[in-house]
Amino acid sequence: MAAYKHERATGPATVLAIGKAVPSTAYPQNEYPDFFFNITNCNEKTALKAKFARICANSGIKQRYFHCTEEILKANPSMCTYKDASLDVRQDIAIREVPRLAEKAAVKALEEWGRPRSEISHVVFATTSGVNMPGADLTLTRLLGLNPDVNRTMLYQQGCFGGATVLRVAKDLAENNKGARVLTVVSELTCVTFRAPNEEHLDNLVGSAIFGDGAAVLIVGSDPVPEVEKPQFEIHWSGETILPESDGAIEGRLTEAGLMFHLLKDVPGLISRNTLPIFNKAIEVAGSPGWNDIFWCVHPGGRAILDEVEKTLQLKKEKMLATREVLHDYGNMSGASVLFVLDQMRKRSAEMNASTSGEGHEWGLVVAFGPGLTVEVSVLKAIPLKFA
Ligand SMILES: CC(=O)CC(=O)SCCNC(=O)CCNC(=O)[C@H](O)C(C)(C)COP(=O)(O)OP(=O)(O)OC[C@H]1O[C@@H](n2cnc3c(N)ncnc32)[C@H](O)[C@@H]1OP(=O)(O)O
Repeated sequence: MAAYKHERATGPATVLAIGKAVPSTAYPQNEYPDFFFNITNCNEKTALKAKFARICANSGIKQRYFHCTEEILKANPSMCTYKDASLDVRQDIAIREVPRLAEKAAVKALEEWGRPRSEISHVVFATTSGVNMPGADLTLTRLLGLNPDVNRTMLYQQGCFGGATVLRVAKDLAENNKGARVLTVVSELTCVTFRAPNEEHLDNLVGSAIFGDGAAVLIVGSDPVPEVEKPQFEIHWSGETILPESDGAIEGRLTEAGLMFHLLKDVPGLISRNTLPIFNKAIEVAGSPGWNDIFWCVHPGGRAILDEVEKTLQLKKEKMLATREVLHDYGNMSGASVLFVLDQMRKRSAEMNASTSGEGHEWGLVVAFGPGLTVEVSVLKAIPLKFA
């Protein structure tokens, strides 16, 4: 009998490049209440509109990007009601546009990586926006002209923790397959959740005030080729947990009217009260430095969540700046958000002439949360920056 033979990588998985993309139209948050209540024909709901405007003003968001412009929404009036059957039109948009937005981000990541596309060995793709067979992973493979033998993994409906899930899966693939280069993708569009405001569904109103569109692509691989590949972060540990007493706290149900979101008001409290055990477990990998002695890339789920986590861990204000900057500039792009934060982290670090890609720290945490409530955490080691 032939002996089992499988070559694994030597070193930890590393992030070799990051690309990101958003649709071309930006919607200023201060103008959004007028746009939203006009396009949904709800201007007579003055109290609800005033509440929505208050939520928008307190969201910490300056603008969001949407594929569904006024023109697209007017052409698809069923999307502008609260609950009319509209799954088909939403699916038509998502199936076409989710891979296209991912392609825009992937082209940037591939350019930064600088190696031939034929050397991409795996694709891991997560989206909460639409479902299809074959999936968005296959469409993206075709759009990019990747090798048809590329090994694909498609993850639908992870919700906002998808950005950390793809990191965990890419790490396992890169470390367990010598020479693997994993195109690691999240692409999200609000065309599946956009709907008219309703007094009986205030958590949907909150979602309408914070969610936006975006795609992020990372190239992940172990044992970077010296002088050719430039690692940005090493991934040393990844894991996830289901938070206690959190059943139903974040839910999404795919219905004839699209994806219906439900958020309990206590989501910020549930997260801040219950995440310490997984943070402690993760950071042991790094020798348990203090919470203010590491860098933080947190899913910008909502301003109140960031405030609560900051308060509970007694984080200094600057620890959450990369996260808050992404919230400010793009809103909550579900699974793509935390990968935008990773990009922001390395850019901030370079701009501030920090000694590492983690604002001068050696270790950091990537934290994402979503339906479950599930919390996903990765422990990253930052890379020394040359100019420091
Ligand atoms: C999709 C995924 O898988 C993962 C995700 O990211 S899911 C999204 C997770 N994000 C959240 O849950 C949002 C957390 N909340 C926040 O960040 C803040 O509440 C906010 C920025 C939206 C608004 O900020 P604020 O105005 O200072 O907060 P707050 O006073 O709490 O809320 C404003 C109003 O909305 C209501 N509200 C807030 N959250 C609500 C909820 N989940 N359900 C119903 N009502 C809610 C409040 O009761 C309040 O109403 P009143 O004005 O009548 O008192």
